[in-house]
Amino acid sequence: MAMDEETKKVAAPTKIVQLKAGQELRFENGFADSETVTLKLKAGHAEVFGSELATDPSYTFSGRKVAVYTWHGCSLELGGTPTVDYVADETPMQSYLNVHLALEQLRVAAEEKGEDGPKVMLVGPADVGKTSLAKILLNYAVKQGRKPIFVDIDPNEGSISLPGTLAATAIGRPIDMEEELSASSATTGTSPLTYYYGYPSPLDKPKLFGALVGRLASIVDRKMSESDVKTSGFIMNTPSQFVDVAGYDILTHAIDSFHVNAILVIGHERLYSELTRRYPPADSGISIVKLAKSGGVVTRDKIYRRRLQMHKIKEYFYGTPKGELSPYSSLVPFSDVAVRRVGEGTLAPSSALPLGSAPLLQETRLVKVDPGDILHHSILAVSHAALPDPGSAAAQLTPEEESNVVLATNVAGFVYVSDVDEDKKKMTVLAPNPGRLPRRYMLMAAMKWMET
Ligand SMILES: Nc1ncnc2c1ncn2[C@@H]1O[C@H](COP(=O)(O)OP(=O)(O)OP(=O)(O)O)[C@@H](O)[C@H]1O
Repeated sequence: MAMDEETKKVAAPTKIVQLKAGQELRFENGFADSETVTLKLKAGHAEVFGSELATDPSYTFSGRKVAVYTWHGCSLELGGTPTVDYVADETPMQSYLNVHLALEQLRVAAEEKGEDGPKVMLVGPADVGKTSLAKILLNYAVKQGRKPIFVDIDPNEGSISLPGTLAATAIGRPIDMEEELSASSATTGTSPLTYYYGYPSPLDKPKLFGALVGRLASIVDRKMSESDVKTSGFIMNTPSQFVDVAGYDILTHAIDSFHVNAILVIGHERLYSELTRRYPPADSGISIVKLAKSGGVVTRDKIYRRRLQMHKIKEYFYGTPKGELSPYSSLVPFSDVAVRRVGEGTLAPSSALPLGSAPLLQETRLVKVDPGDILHHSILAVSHAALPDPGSAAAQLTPEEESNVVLATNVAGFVYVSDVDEDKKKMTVLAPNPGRLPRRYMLMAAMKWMET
């Protein structure tokens, strides 16, 4: 069997691709080992979403849709059998570079005046290349010696942390083109500031989403006072639902909370015109720029997105091919954990509401989850909020007060419930770090994960 694998590896076809200045090689591949694609730069210069390739090392890609761009021409060796690969002449890279140069001017001005650097938000519908442009702008800024903060408030992908989260992290070195922003801090060496939302779309629980955006914004604001990131500013990726009419209020709430001063609208005329009307550049101090979508951006269906989410979770516990991890398994008595469910609450009694108004779900109220089979295959976010000692004043918190404390606290990490023994009242929990589970609140999401 091992021999077969070896033979397959040796036999993987390779081809040389010559790119002229301004051209882009685009390829896609599946997640299976047999679908792995390798890439080598043989001559010239090339980059993957702003990360430069070194000459000769072989880069490996799995389950990806990739663009390899060259400003001056290059020769590449592509190995394996991608599902799609072609060379494109037309790309929006020049306009993306212009945006970077404009942001760099703002950073220089911020340095001179001792002010904050540009606070940039990317908005646009699904699959227009928001995350890819965010990576390009972050990588270009890093190349200039900057340390921008990457703020990701798109809970669908959770590119910095796990799906269902809102997170921020300072980017001090180019984003690894193979591992990207791996969720595992053990491989990236950084631990992002993460808030747990638990749903894929901001429209699932808009009130809770808004509250978490406000919380993250205040922490990012504080972080911006640190000298190494201050003038670099931040680049924020946003959920595609921000372009929906229903998402408009949460979009403007995010713009206001983060004091955004540059908005890049990708591939959406209506939103561009609405935003320029709402935030006239002369009065608001916000620059709004319209950008074209790259023809290379690939539409990802539900199945692929789900695969991506599962892949992200697996990576958190098992690491990546470049930095493998062995998760630690432990047996935890039900009595040691306090699990809460995010964003679900009791209906406010109609008697407590003004006449004629419909009862609303209290989205920002946590509910208690009794440990048991319901937790099997769940990912639990371990909050930094410690469980109060029984008998202490904090133990007397009302459910509302408890919700306020726990939801306003960021999460330390995640565990996976791999087994539940109802009879012994114990569960088996997988964690990326050794040691006893701390006495903290745990937040459960609707999403389940099966180890494969
Ligand atoms: N020029 C390109 N060539 C090939 N693939 C690309 C290119 N630009 C982006 N992609 C791929 O297209 C997919 C969608 O891009 P991206 O994630 O940047 O879009 P998005 O607007 O952030 O999507 P969403 O908001 O729905 O998460 C990704 O898999 C990305 O790697």
